[in-house]
Amino acid sequence: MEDQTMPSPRQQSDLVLTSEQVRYAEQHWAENHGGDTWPLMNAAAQSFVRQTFERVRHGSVLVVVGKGNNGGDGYCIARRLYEAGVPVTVFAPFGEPSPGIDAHRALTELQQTGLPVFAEWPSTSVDTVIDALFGSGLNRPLDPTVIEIIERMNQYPAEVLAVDVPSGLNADTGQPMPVAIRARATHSFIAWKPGTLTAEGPQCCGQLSLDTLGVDVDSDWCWQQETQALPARSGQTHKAQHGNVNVVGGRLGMGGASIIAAGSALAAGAGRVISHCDPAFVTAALVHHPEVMTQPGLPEVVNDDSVWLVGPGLGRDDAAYEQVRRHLHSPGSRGVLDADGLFHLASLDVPCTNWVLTPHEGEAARLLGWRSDKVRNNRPVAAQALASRYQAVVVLKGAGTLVATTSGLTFCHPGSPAMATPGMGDCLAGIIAALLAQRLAPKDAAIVGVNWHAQTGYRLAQRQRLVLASDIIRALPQRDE
Ligand SMILES: NC(=O)C1=CN([C@@H]2O[C@H](COP(=O)(O)OP(=O)(O)OC[C@H]3O[C@@H](n4cnc5c(N)ncnc54)[C@H](OP(=O)(O)O)[C@@H]3O)[C@@H](O)[C@H]2O)[C@@H](O)CC1
Ligand SMILES: [K+]
Repeated sequence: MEDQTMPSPRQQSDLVLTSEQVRYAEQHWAENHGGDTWPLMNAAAQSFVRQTFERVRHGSVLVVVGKGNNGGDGYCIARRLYEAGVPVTVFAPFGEPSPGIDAHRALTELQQTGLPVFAEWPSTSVDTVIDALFGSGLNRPLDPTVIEIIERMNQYPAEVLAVDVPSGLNADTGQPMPVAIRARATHSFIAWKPGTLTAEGPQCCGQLSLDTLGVDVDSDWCWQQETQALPARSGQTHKAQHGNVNVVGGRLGMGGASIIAAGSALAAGAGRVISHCDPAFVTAALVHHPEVMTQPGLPEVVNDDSVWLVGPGLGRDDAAYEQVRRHLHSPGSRGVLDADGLFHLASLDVPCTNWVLTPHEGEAARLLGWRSDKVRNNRPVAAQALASRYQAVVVLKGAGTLVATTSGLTFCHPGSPAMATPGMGDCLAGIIAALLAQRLAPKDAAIVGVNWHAQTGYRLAQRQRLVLASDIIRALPQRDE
């Protein structure tokens, strides 16, 4: 078996597949292995027990099983734990699986051990609950009876370990339908599922692990949490070698946005940061970051090697629109379009080939002409639709930020809920602009920037209740502990 901690020679452990693609991969595997998916279920159960045995071996376990093959995994896991001497209770609230599917065979094998399967909540107290109600086959919203079972499992005074996907979570979108298991840990099979990596997925999964079960998969989607491509600094260097970032914004009462963006661009290593803000904010900008240069007012759009960060606190008036229009029509211009820059982009039907767009869900909805909840419920699809429409690198912000290009999608570090504070987006935009200035390609700047920002916030959130953009700016230049 190929475990996440032991990368396979083909390095497929970072690949992400939708539930439909996983089904296809299973079938393809079966066609090449005697037409049978049963060995995969056995391998999945063996892998789950191996992954969790140290957690469960000293206590008692309740396995809650559904009628599909996720429940089948649950029956196999229960049998293996029982045979290993762990006290196990099995609860099947929806009855038996249909004859003919692997789950039915798993139930039959469990019954041969003599272990009973309960149709009502067992009264025994347990130390661990194993959630095998639904996996990648959840295909509609839950009805009230099922919601009650999931809520009861979440309220149980025992830690919950989820099989493949936390039950109730849409494996493709990361949306609870409308509730989902909050697991301490989730062990997935074959490939990462998009819904476990974005939206509410990371919060529901807890500690996430994967076993590919030796199934070959191929995907344009991947999961990367690395920041290894951060620009290195060598002995003979000069600030001019680290690029210029021009921050265009900080107008009409929104000075803070450009001060934060300029601060994070500096902290992320840009050689020079020039703030084109309203004259009223120059003093404040310099008090916060005396290293920043200021050129008050909206700049002339010049075609040099600079990176432009256009949007934080730019405003929505005609002058701001004209500024965005000129940047996007200027040949060879490059940079990051954020906040009000994205507002004006919606009225400009223009490709943004050398630009990184950084919308949150509301901005993405406006650019696509969708409702916000449609974006929230389809984050991977929305990110790719934007990348195609604007021929750009798109960073769709939110928990489990996505980086889309016209040819693929990357799932990034989920950060922390403690980072949901004002100015976080301005801070991220400044980091990405600084990485562009230091010669990272737009896609790499976006992925490395998102991961650096999220990991820094996550680290700070281990010791503070909230993480502010200013905290991130202070922490960026530090080495990881
Ligand atoms: N076979 C293999 O090779 C391998 C499979 N593997 C495992 O199989 C899992 C996928 O199995 P799966 O496709 O059977 O789907 P699963 O998640 O069990 O759910 C389907 C059941 O739920 C039901 N149902 C759906 N929505 C519902 C709702 N809202 N409310 C109520 N019911 C609802 C649906 O009912 P129906 O639509 O038929 O009415 C059906 O009974 C995968 O996650 C992994 O754990 C691994 O072992 C690796 C090898
Ligand atoms: K599950």
